[in-house]
Formats: sequence, structure tokens, C-alpha cells
Amino acid sequence: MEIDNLVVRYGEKTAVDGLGLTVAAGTVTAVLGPNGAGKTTTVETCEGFRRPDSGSVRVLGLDPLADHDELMPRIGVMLQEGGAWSGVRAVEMLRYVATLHTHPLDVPALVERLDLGSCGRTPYRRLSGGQKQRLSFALAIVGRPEIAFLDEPTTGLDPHGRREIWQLIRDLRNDGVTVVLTTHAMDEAEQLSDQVHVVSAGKVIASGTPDSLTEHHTKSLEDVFLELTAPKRETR
Ligand SMILES: Nc1ncnc2c1ncn2[C@@H]1O[C@H](COP(=O)(O)OP(=O)(O)OP(=O)(O)O)[C@@H](O)[C@H]1O
Repeated sequence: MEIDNLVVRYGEKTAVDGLGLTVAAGTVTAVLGPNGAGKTTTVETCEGFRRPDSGSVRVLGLDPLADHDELMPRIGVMLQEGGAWSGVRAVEMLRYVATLHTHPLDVPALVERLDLGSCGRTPYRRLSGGQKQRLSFALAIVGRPEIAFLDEPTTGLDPHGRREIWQLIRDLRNDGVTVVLTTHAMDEAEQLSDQVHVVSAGKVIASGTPDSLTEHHTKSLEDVFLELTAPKRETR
């Protein structure tokens, strides 16, 4: 995936301001940044949900807007919220989405791994936050995507759910799937990613492997992040 000099505005607000990054196939990339840095907007542009004001985005060599129909079956998307109809039952929704794909994952196995069995007949709107999160993850991967975009995949999960999702992300990488995730959990980025990009005010301000950014783990990724994104003080 390649993003080059991307600019996305909401009216007067420039959410993404000349952002560029490349994601190598078969790797896990974490996009970190303070609230409002432009991560979700960038990812949504890659998914074809937003139109760039300038710059370009290529995903699997395709333009997310012009090649939308060709790209959509090949990508998996986990949004920060939503993604299912409020009245639909959890497992029904997963089964339905599986039928839209040619070679879906085995739904009962996915239900078991993500512990969705006990809430399988619960309407989406009545699921707990963690159950919604696990269902959204399942919906993103059930179609065996070539690239999975995961927006804060473990926010609100208990430690068991978090570890299960981490393992599933590792399994995706082992199967050759490219994973792009946004997260505020520094341990998650450190544990899972091959490459980290730190975004601030709509631009990439640092990139590297967790090892290089933490200077061979002599610092924590959280300290590196805090240094990089500290508000600038006026000097007189
Ligand atoms: N639909 C919208 N209309 C207007 N402004 C928006 C819209 N979506 C996002 N923004 C603004 O664009 C900026 C970037 O938002 P974005 O959601 O991309 O950031 P983020 O890095 O994902 O933040 P967070 O970590 O809080 O999820 C923010 O200032 C936000 O208020």
C-alpha cells in the first residue's frame, strides 16, 4: 500500500496534511498518534470511504475510489464503531457476511475463537462493548482479506479478548495477510508490528521498527511517543 502526500479536509479543517507512508505486503503496520491526529481519516481514505483533496493512495495497486468494486472483496475493514445493523443477531451477521465471499473462513471456528457463541443470538445493539469489538474483528477477517484495516482493534477488550485478537493478528501475518492497525496501546504496537508510523497533525513525524524507535528497547515505545508528540512550548 502506498500513500503519497495525502491531504484530506473537512471544510476548513485539514485532518490529513501531506501524509506519506508505504506498507509492505505481508507485514503488520501500526499507525500511532494523538487523538485527532488524522489516523482514522487516513485509513478511511485507504478503504475508499473518503476522497483525497490531493495526493494519492494505492491499495493492492488499486485506487480505492476508482477501483472500489475490485478492491472491496479483497480488503477487510474493522471500523471504530458500527458496521452491523442494530437488530441483527451476532452470529447471523457473521454468517451473512461470510456468504458474500468466495472462500470465507469457517464461521463456527471463528465464533469459538472469538468467544462469540454465548452472545450469538443477541441483537447487535444489545452486545457489550467487548462483544461488539470481537464481532467487528470477525467481520473484518471472515472473507480472508489480502489486507486488513483494523481501527483500534482491542479498545475496550478484557485481557483475554485482547490476547486472542493479538494471536489472530499474528496468524493473519503468518498467512501472508497485510495488516494495518491504528492503536493507542503502545504495548500492542510494540508486540505486533513490523513497522510503526507516528502521525501528528496529519503528517507522519517518525517511522521505524519498534526496535529502532525504542533504540533496541532501551526506551519504552510510550516514552518515545510522548517525546515525539509533546505539545511544543513557545520559546522567547
Ligand atoms: N466527519 C468529520 N467532520 C469534520 N471533522 C472531522 C470529521 N472526522 C474527523 N474530523 C476531524 O479531523 C481530525 C482528524 O480526525 P481523525 O478521526 O482522523 O483522527 P484520529 O487520529 O483517528 O483520532 P482518534 O485517535 O481520536 O480516533 C480531527 O480534528 C477531527 O475532529
